[in-house]
Parts: sequence; structure tokens; C-alpha cells
Amino acid sequence: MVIELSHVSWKREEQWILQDVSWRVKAGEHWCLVGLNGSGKTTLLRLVNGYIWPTSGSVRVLGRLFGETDVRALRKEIGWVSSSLLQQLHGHETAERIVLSGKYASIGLYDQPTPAEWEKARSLLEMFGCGNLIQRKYDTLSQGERQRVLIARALMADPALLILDEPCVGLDLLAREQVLRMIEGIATQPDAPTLIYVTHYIEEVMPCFSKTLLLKQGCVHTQGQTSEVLTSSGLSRFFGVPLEVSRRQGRYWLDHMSLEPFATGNGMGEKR
Ligand SMILES: Nc1ncnc2c1ncn2[C@@H]1O[C@H](COP(=O)(O)OP(=O)(O)OP(=O)(O)O)[C@@H](O)[C@H]1O
Repeated sequence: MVIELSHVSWKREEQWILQDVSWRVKAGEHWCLVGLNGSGKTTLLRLVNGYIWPTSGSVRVLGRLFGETDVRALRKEIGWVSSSLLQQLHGHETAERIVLSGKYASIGLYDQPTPAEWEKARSLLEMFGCGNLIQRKYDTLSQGERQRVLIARALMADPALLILDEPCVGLDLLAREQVLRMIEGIATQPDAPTLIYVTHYIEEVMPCFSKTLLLKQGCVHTQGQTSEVLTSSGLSRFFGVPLEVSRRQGRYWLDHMSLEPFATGNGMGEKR
């Protein structure tokens, strides 16, 4: 089991941010985590990374039970891509050095990488179409280029678990599609890490994400096979408004959404 959360709750300032979340991610599965703003997605992932501790319930990640393991050592096996990281990185560093810093899970590069590690950083950048950016300063890169560099950085340490927290935020249509295909490519490698992908948009759910968890107000609303979770009726119930979803070539598309409340006998047609 890669992630095992059992009846996890987290309380802050007299408010339950997560409540009774149980979630099991098996090796070889790739999951999408979908929820509205403030539903608790990032909090859930911070728990998985050991940045916060549950108020109640138990967390086991990569076979290690929190409370009995050194979470700092465990974190080296978890890749993490999020917009908060974008702001922390040093803009004057080259793309190559940013990628290399992923090996040491550090924000700057303070260690002396081996020739093989320099080579690996370059080949990761080349693999993701950033071969021409190796020596470019990070703050001169476009948002789409930065996201690709960050994903390469997260892969530098060969993580067993790769968490992608809204990696397509701020990307144009083309850049988003490039990043999504890159992620699909990572998932289909023979020695792929387990991927957890956080998004607000069902169009970003690539075919590799065969499992989905819908989080609502800190609670698990639904979890299971993506094809059974991302349906018109399921998502209409989740968002509380009538909507229609269709599935084409393994991807999910929002065809129609109403902001009007449900009419009686709402006729939420099932369309897959
Ligand atoms: N340290 C904290 N103290 C108090 N409240 C917190 C803390 N961390 C998160 N929250 C609250 O918990 C709720 C869930 O936040 P979280 O960032 O996990 O949501 P999210 O689903 O990731 O949202 P978004 O999609 O907008 O990124 C929010 O209402 C947030 O204000």
C-alpha cells in the first residue's frame, strides 16, 4: 500500500478541516483528487507528506506509520510539485540547477552533484522538451516551462510517490496539454512512481488516472474508479447543480452546466 489513511480528521481553530477521511492508494494506481476551493485537498496532501499531523486517525505512507517513522527521511521518497514551491525557488538559479536540487530535496543547490547526476538532470530536461532551457535562469522561464522544470525536479530523486498539486494552473491550452501528456508519459513508464494529481477541472483527468477521490467540505464525497465517479449524475450531486459530462478518447469533458438549482425530477441524464 502506498497511502493508507484511516479515519483521519484534522482540526484547526475549532473547525474541522478534514473529517473521517479513509483512503487507500495501492501500488500501481494513479489517483486524481478533485474538489472545490477550500475543500481540503492541499491539507490532505500535507498530511501525506508529514507536514501536519492528524488530530485523530492514522496515516501510513510507503508502508511507514506516522508516529513511528522519521518523516524527513520519508519525504525524500515523495516528489511534490505545487505552486507554493514556484514562489520559494531561487529565480537566479539555472533550470539545470533547479532540477538537480530535487535530488537533495533542497530549495537551493548546496551539495556537490556527481557527473552522473548532472547528466540525469540534463536528460530529464531534454525528455520534457526543455533541452534548450538547461542554462536559462529560472525567473526568465514562462509558466509552462517552469512547471515542466518543476516536474523534472521532482523526478530527480526517483520518488516512489509523486504529488502534483494543480500543476496546470495558469497554463495556456497548449502548454497545459503538453504538461498533461508529459504526466501521462511518466505514468506509463514501467518503473513509474504512484501519481496523485490534484485539480479542479475534469478535462485534466488523463486516462492514466483510473481512480478518483471527490473531496467536499473536508469529507470524502465519493471515491473509486474514475469512470464511475466522473459521471453526469455523480458530478451533478457533487457540485449540487445539473451538469453533463461526456467521455471521449479516455478524457472527460464538461458539455453543459447549469447554475440553476435542480428542478423537481431533475432529469440528470447519465451520459458517458
Ligand atoms: N493552518 C490552518 N489554519 C486554519 N485553517 C486552515 C489551515 N490550513 C487550511 N485551512 C483551511 O482549511 C480549508 C481547506 O484548505 P485547503 O488549502 O486544504 O483547500 P484546497 O481544497 O486545497 O483549496 P484550493 O482548491 O482553493 O487550493 C480552507 O478553508 C482553509 O482556509
